[in-house]
Parts: sequence; C-alpha cells; structure tokens
Amino acid sequence: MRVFVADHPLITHKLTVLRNAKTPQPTFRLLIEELMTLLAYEATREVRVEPHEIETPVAPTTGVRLSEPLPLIVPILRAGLGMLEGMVKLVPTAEVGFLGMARDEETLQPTTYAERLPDSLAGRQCFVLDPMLATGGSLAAAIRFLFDRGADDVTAICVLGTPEGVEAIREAAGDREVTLVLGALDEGLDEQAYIVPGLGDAGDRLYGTVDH
Ligand SMILES: O=P(O)(O)OC[C@H]1O[C@H](OP(=O)(O)OP(=O)(O)O)[C@H](O)[C@@H]1O
Ligand SMILES: O=c1cc[nH]c(=O)[nH]1
Ligand SMILES: [Mg+2]
Repeated sequence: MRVFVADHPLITHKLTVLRNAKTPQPTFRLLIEELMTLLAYEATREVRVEPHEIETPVAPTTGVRLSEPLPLIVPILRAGLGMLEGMVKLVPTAEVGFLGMARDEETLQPTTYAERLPDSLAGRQCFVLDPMLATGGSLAAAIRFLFDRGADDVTAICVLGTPEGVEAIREAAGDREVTLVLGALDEGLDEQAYIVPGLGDAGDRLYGTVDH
C-alpha cells in the first residue's frame, strides 16, 4: 500500500480553518471541496491514460486521454458527498457510484445502508472519498466491498487520518493495489474514537448541527 500525506502550506492553512470549531457551515463545506481538489491532484497521479492523436491548428501531435473503462468515483455517504464536487471538477468524465455507510457510535462497527455501484468493477480504477479515517473500520469495509466486486485498484482520499486507521487499511489492502492520500495524519483517537485533534463529526458539520 502506498500512503501519501500532503505537505503543502495551502493545504495546512485550509485544514486549520476547517478544524476550527468556530468555522461556520458554509465555509466548512467550501473548504472540504477545495481541499478535495488539491488532494485529487496527487490522488490521480497514476490514473490510466492512453495515447490520443489530435491536430492542433499548427500540426498533428500525440497526447493522452483517460483509458476506458473510465475511473469510478465512490463517495461514502454522508460526509464523503462533500468531497464529490471537488473531485469531479478535476475528472469530469469519471463515473460516480455511491456507498452509504454509518458507524455505530457504541460498537464502532460500520453498517452499509445504501449501495449504487456497477455490478462488475472488473478492470476499474476506483477513487473512494471520505473525509475521516478514524478507526478505519468504514473505509476498510468499503475497500473490501470494491475488491469483492472486481475492482483493479483503489485509491482512498481522506482529509484527516490516524495511525490506527492507516494500519486498518493496510490490513484490508493485503497485497492488493491500494493508495491512501491524506490531507494530514493526526495524533490518534479519543475515548469515543473521534480523531484528535481532528475536526469533530464531518457529517454533522457538513449537513447538520455543529454540536454533535
Ligand atoms: O474510521 P471509522 O472509525 O469507521 O470512522 C470514520 C467514519 O465515520 C464518519 O462517518 P459517519 O459514520 O459519522 O457517517 P456520516 O458521514 O453519515 O456522518 C466518517 O465520514 C467515516 O465514514
Ligand atoms: O473524528 C471523527 C471520527 C469519525 N467520524 C467523524 O466524522 N469524525
Ligand atoms: Mg458522522
């Protein structure tokens, strides 16, 4: 598994505003989307392309275009939905599928309550979006799900992660092609398995109450 942790002052600056409990919901949403676009640049470094011949006004030349089957973007509802626009801005022709997952706050086990994905993911490059990698239970389940459907390789993009979460993804990945792109690697988890220092509950801050 390849792990990339962003190291760019603009990303750290935007993350600082995002983490601030005083940041209002509209700014929070905008920042998640902007951060996604910045992380997408790294996450799509290995996106598959093929040679493509065109003619400029001056001369014929060979460039590239995305290979088929086109990449599949999978936001994990709810919080991952906040990252979708930022990703499709960069890869507008990609297909989008959906996974709805919720972590039981007592047992910390994820349940999948919705799924809208192609029946076969054979040969597909998948990009999974979820801002928070806490225990890693939710993302590990999502990654297993995609490989079970035949996905070729999976890149997961998270705004914040923890060392515990990274290890859970390493275990779920085994020897399969998995890349993890993080905006930052935080210290760890508190007693309720919230990321420390983190940003609180991403889903609530995007779509509901700020005080969870
Ligand atoms: O790494 P884990 O310990 O599994 O926790 C992370 C998960 O928790 C959050 O979703 P949540 O279950 O709160 O659902 P929501 O997006 O609807 O708020 C987050 O968006 C991840 O999916
Ligand atoms: O810190 C955390 C942990 C899980 N889910 C969140 O939204 N935030
Ligand atoms: Mg939540």
